[in-house]
Amino acid sequence: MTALDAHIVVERSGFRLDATVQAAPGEVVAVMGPSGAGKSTLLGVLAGLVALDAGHVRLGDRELDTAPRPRVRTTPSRRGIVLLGQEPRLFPHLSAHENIAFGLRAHGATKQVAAAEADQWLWRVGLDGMGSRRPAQLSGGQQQRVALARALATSPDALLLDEPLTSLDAETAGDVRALLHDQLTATRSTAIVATHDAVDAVALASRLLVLEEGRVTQTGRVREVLAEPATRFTAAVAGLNRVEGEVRGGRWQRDHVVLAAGDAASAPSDGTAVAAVFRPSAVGIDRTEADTWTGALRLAPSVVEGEWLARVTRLEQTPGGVRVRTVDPEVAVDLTADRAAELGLAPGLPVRLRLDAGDARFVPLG
Ligand SMILES: Nc1ncnc2c1ncn2[C@@H]1O[C@H](COP(=O)(O)OP(=O)(O)OP(=O)(O)O)[C@@H](O)[C@H]1O
Repeated sequence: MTALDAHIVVERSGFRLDATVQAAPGEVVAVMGPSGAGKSTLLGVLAGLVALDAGHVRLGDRELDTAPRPRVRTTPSRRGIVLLGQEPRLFPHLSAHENIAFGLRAHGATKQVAAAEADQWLWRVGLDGMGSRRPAQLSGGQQQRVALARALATSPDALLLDEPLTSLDAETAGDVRALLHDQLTATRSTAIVATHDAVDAVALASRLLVLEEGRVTQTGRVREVLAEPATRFTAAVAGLNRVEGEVRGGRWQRDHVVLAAGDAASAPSDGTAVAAVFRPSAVGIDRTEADTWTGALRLAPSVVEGEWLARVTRLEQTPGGVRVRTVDPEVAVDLTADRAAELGLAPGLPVRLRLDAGDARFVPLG
């Protein structure tokens, strides 16, 4: 497998993508970002479907694209890169077996070799005995397995996956994710996976690149990025709260919220911008007297360490109970359903939140 190295600049009216993406041989890199961040554009450039305005795409020792000068552009079929999207895009008139064999034949395999390898791949993706079915006779998950087999069978130098599990139900997505993991590992594929789901990043990738508004806002090992999110988007992906504040008097502070932060107190000097990062389940919540609520936000009568007033904006069901969302600072609080019922929480109600500084990590803002 080959290393990928790209600096991608694409200019559109109202949007500019300027991102560097690299993957070592056999490495799987996840790309996450909000809708419209440029993930599909980035994969499109790598696949040769979207033209570079500036930068380069290198795969191993081959320069696939450069721009603006010299302008080099390698057509999709000659890049050694395969793109697998949300939809399997199989040939509807060919059987599963023929779909896989077609790709092999296109890469120069003889009819016999292609047929034998397609059999092998059907077995590898758990579709033994289903080779004669056409796509319409297969479930969405089975079609995606065929598409994966077709993509990997030709041993591409790099594989691009654009939200490959999005159109599948949760259970099927879990099965296909496990298969993807096994096959990416077995084939030592260099792969870039664009996904909305942190589970994909954790399960499939060793590195995570976060793309926001066309720019890379964070990159690093998946667990490290999720543990120390640099932006609100990444914190939300990691299921964490992230509240930006600053160090004052050796303590982390944001308006009326004060935390005696071990790290913040020892390291940065006053005025340093630091984000407090904490789990929704670490936050305590209580109803508060309405008369301490002025309609303004968080008008705490006095500064109480680790406590603040907030207002409920939304309640969401979670597998473990209820997630309460508050405003300014925006915080998510997880609690059990019976505790939520006992508190009688509803949107608009003022609440008192509590956080032990020991439950927060303090991440200096870059
Ligand atoms: N063919 C196109 N022509 C012009 N603008 C486009 C085109 N395709 C996408 N865009 C714009 O480029 C930006 C990036 O889009 P892109 O599809 O790459 O984002 P994304 O991160 O993949 O989003 P999503 O997660 O919703 O798929 C958006 O502002 C989008 O509106």
